[in-house]
Amino acid sequence: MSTTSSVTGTGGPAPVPSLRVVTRRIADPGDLLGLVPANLPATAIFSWLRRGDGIVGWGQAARVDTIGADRFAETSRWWTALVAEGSVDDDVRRPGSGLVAFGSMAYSSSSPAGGTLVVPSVVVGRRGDEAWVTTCTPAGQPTPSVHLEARPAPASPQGVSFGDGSQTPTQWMGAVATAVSRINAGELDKCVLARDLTARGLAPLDTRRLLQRLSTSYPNTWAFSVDGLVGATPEMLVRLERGLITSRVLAGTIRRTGDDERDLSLAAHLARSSKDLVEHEFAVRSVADRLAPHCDSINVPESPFVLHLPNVMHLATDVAGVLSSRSTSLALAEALHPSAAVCGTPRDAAEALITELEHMDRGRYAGPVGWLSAGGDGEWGIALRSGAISPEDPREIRLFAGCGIVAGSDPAAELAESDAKLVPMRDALSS
Ligand SMILES: C=C(O[C@@H]1C=C(C(=O)O)C=C[C@H]1O)C(=O)O
Repeated sequence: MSTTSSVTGTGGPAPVPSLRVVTRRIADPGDLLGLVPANLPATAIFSWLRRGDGIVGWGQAARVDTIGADRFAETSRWWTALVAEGSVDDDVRRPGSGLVAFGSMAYSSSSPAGGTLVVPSVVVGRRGDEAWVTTCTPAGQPTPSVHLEARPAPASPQGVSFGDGSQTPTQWMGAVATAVSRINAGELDKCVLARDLTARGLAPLDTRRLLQRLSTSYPNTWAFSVDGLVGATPEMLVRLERGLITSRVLAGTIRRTGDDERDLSLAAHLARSSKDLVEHEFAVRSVADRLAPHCDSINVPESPFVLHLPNVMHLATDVAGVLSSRSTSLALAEALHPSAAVCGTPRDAAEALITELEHMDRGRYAGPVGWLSAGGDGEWGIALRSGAISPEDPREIRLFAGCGIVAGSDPAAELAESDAKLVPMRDALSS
């Protein structure tokens, strides 16, 4: 049984169910993704995992759907009411135990994709050598006993074919060239342009298989699944844990060649490239400036490090701060979104150029995706290296990738960079 609420911005507060939440410690359950039951729709499978730690969930005990510019605020109000109504019995008291919800927010306030927050019926978590299971049931009903077992391996996708999305590669390079000329004309400093691809398998795509591939091949990323949006993001928009805020900012990218020695020299080149350092600085500033009002103190390293992923390398900066307000992780995500890593600088000019040149709705791509605890802690990544499984046809997924465009950008190089960023999802979709 589940309760669904919808907030359109016109009605009163959305109703909330009264939930009974029980968390119990369990013996090491093995691979968390291997516990997720088969034959669930993509919208009922939840994940936030890195190197085997994190939470996975399934089913739906409560859900809210919001839309428009108030999607964060409406979602927050619903969560506050749900937390107040619920009762929680948590033996474990670790990040991700007790009452938690998974969420994802559209990139744009004008997107029909809106925002969603879901409390799964079952959540299994691990942090180091501790593991737990949480059940969420309507108050008054008996707490179900959950039988956790390793499920048979999910089937690989079969016969996936790819097609152009909103623009052909040539059209998209034209958009990049236009963005460069606008930057050279002094209209703005940086603009992130994205493109999409469509992919279609012969049978419904199994989210569990996509997540397993992504988390095994990209251990430096967070493998996520929320409401049919699946991916492996290397970029942490904001984590809030007991008053400590952290954010991993990425901007400035180079493709890997597969030759380790050459990649090391490319990494050294990336760390000195003035084009990439300028692009990176815009992104770091946008995060630090927006976090500052929420922090007592903030630490911004002077220079970035190079984050190595199997497909690309990024300039990366870990920003940290001490929370000064009672803001939740979701409110901090709202304050930071969209950072210059996915939008540009200045924000308004970049936003206008994105609308003019991308010719698509980003949906939930490049929006915040993650989880939220009853106390407001949580982790929100930027939904990159991801795809949205079609709610109408579970054989279809729409993939996205984008690139930061600055004065020195070359359209063909940006197209190649966007292809490299599509590799994780393309590989996960191979048989
Ligand atoms: C927009 C994306 O990535 C962003 C853009 C980057 C860049 O242009 O260098 C690097 C990391 C991300 O912040 C994407 O992966 O789709």
